[in-house]
Amino acid sequence: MSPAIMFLLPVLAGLLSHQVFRYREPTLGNCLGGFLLAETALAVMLFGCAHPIHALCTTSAMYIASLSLSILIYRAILHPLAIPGPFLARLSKLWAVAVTVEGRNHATIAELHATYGDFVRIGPNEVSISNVAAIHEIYGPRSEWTRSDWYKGVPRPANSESLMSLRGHAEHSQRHKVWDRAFTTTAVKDYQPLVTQRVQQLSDRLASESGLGAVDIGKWFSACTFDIMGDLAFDGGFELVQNGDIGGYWQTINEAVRIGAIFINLPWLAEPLAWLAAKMPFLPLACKKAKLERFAERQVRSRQQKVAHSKDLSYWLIGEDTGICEISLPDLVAEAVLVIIAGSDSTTLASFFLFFLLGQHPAIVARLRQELQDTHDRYGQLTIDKLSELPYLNACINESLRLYPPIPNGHPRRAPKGGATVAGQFIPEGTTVIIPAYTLHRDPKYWSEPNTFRPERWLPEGTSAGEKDDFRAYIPFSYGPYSCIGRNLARHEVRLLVATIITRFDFQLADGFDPQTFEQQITGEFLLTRPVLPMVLRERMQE
Ligand code: HEM
Repeated sequence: MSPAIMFLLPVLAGLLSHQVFRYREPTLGNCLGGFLLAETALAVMLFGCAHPIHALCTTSAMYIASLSLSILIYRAILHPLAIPGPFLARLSKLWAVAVTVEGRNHATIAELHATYGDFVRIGPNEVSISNVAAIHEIYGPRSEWTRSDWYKGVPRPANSESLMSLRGHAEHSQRHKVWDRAFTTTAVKDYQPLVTQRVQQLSDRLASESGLGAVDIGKWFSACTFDIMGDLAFDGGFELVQNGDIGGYWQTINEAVRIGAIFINLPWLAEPLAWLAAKMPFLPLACKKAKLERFAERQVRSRQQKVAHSKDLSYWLIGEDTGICEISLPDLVAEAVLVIIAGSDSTTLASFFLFFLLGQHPAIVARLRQELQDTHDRYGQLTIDKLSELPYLNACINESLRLYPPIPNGHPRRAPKGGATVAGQFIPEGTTVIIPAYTLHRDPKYWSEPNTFRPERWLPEGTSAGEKDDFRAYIPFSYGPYSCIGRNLARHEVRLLVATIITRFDFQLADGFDPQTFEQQITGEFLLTRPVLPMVLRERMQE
């Protein structure tokens, strides 16, 4: 049999099998067709080749090449996803991996939408949508869309599930009920003394650091939010503001999140790698993962055995009020890891980018300070209740989360059986879709002066005639039953942190700081990253 025929027949078999049997990709048909042909060819070659190993290698190489070619032809020409996008993205997920590794994910997706419109094909089976009409359909309460395979890769110990890794509606909703108890208004209010104490500790630390020159405030904000989440999930344990990252847990968690970002594009790799880590615990990454899990398990066990100082988040997850724990130990460990991963850096970033913006807008700082001063004069101490009522403070936080949503690229969902039509576009079954918050929040269809920091847009005074801000296009915490369960706690933390720092310090961006260069340094993996933000802090005179 001629090599050209050997090569082309599996390609044709793959494409034909797709057309006849409607496989998602021609892989299976190609495998069958290719296997039969390869068997035949091998038999023929074994008689004609000098060495059987040579024959085997040649046949395998040809077969793999033909398999790849049939998949590429299918993806480029025959694929049912008729949505425009970069040609290379259509062919392979490696395009998205390269963009993620380069780190300009958030900006690249925004640029693609500016070029191609509301729907962009960003992978062989992946679509990004920047259209408000799609939000409810995909993420809303009765949506049939499910979480994509990426959620299998949410960092957690082997054989455990956390709220975020659960993908079935029923299992998620059952676990959600346990979590809900930890986020009632009363429960969140009970966290106030703990949060206040940690923010005070941060403020003292910044006071001592400020004597040494410009301070990288993001680093200290991050230490503080990790400490808060450690307190809530484990009844303490990190002490990063006080001691730094002695145990290396901070770094490990950050690495886990970075690696998770790559698995968004290659979810099928997550499970084999988790298996590999379990089987080969001596591998560097596996060591770190195991160390983090051991730490989490130790803390959860010790937390289970003592009566906490206050009703922390674990109090509700463990079921201390009823004496009935509905979550198994491995799952409790997974939930504790989730609290740290989901609740720390996201909240850091919300405060961090607000300070980046405030550093460039002294007039906004002055107005904010006045609002805080007036409230203090009227009510005394600034409690989380009082802060949550301050319109200008809330407007500044909303506006900062609009421009810099900590999770910039959305939450992948899989199209239901039979496909679905969203915002007028048919999306075939099994396609993965994201609605990227960073792009949507700056989409000129929905926002006037989309790239300008203008807190007033969130106040009645800012909505002048002719402006077109559409607040439905605001999803920093996602939307629907899988959206952020910790959003109220996050907002409380950010309000308290911002109010405390602004009241205690005068601050400005360090000499020579260039906002444009800073913007260029922000990368958008799963979370936005925070470049160094050097600020000069000076304690204000207390009246
Ligand atoms: C400004 C800070 C925060 C932002 C922007 C944020 C954003 C988000 C978003 C967008 C999601 C949906 C993710 C997805 O579906 O893939 C999410 C989920 C989640 N967040 Fe947050 N978050 C923040 C703070 C917090 C805090 C303080 C906690 C406290 C523990 C928390 C706990 C969670 C949990 C447990 C989930 C999973 C919810 C579920 O699967 O049903 N988050 N968050």
